[in-house]
Amino acid sequence: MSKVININRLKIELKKDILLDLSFKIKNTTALIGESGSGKSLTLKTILNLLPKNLSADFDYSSDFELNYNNIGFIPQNPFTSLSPMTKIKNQFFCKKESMLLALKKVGLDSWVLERFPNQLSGGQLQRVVIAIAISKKIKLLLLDEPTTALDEKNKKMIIDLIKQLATEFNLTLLFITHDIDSIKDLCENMIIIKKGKIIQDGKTNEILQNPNNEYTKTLIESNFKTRKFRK
Ligand SMILES: Nc1ncnc2c1ncn2[C@@H]1O[C@H](COP(=O)(O)OP(=O)(O)OP(=O)(O)O)[C@@H](O)[C@H]1O
Repeated sequence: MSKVININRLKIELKKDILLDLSFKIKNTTALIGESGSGKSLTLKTILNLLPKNLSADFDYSSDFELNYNNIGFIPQNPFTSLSPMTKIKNQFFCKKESMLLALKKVGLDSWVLERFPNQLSGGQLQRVVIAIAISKKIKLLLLDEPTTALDEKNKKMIIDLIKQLATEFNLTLLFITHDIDSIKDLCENMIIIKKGKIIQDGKTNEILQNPNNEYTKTLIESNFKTRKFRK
C-alpha cells in the first residue's frame, strides 16, 4: 500500500485575501481538479516549498515521510521547458549511470538518450525522460501538473499508462493536478474538486463521476466529455 499524506491545513493569503483554504488526504492515486484559477498550482507550489514570497502560507501536514526534495518527484506540464536546454540528458540526472539506465528502461527508453540534448527528443520521449529522472531518486510521492497537456493523443495515453504502471511498481502516492477529468478517470482512484480555493466535493472518482453533488462538478465533467466528442 502506498502512504497516505494528510494535508491538515493549507491556507494561502495575499494580504487580507484568502486564495486557498483546504484540508485533504493524498491517498494512493488522487486527482485535484478545478477550473483555471481555482488554486491547483498554488497547492503544488506549497507542497514543493516553492511558493512566491508575496504570499503567506499556513501549511500543516502529517505523513510517514517528510515532504522534501528527496521524497518528491515532480512532473510539470511542459516537457519542452522543464529540462535544461543546453545540458545533455545524462547530466540532468542526479544518480549513477547504472541507476539512470535502470530508470530509462522502466520508461521504455535506452542509453542512446543520455548523449542527446532535450531538443533532439520528441515531446513523448522528453516526458518519459522527466519521469525517469523522478523515479531514479527513489521518491515516495509523485506530483503531476497536467503532464499530458503538451502531448498529442497517442503520447497522452502512453504517458498515463506508464504513470499507472510505475505507481503500482514503485508503490508511489500520486497527486495529479488537472482540469481534464477525462485524463485521470482511469488512473486516479480518488478525486478532489476545488473552486476558488475551496473544496467543493471529494471522494472516489467513480462515485463522483456517477453522482456529482453540485453544478460546478457537473459542468467540469460535462465540459470534458463535450471536448472529447468534439475532438473525435
Ligand atoms: N504569486 C501570486 N500572487 C498573487 N496571486 C496569485 C499568485 N499566484 C497565484 N495567485 C492567484 O491565486 C489563485 C489560484 O492560482 P493558481 O495558479 O493556483 O490556479 P490554477 O488552478 O493552477 O489555474 P490554471 O489551471 O490556470 O493553472 C488565482 O486567483 C491567482 O490569480
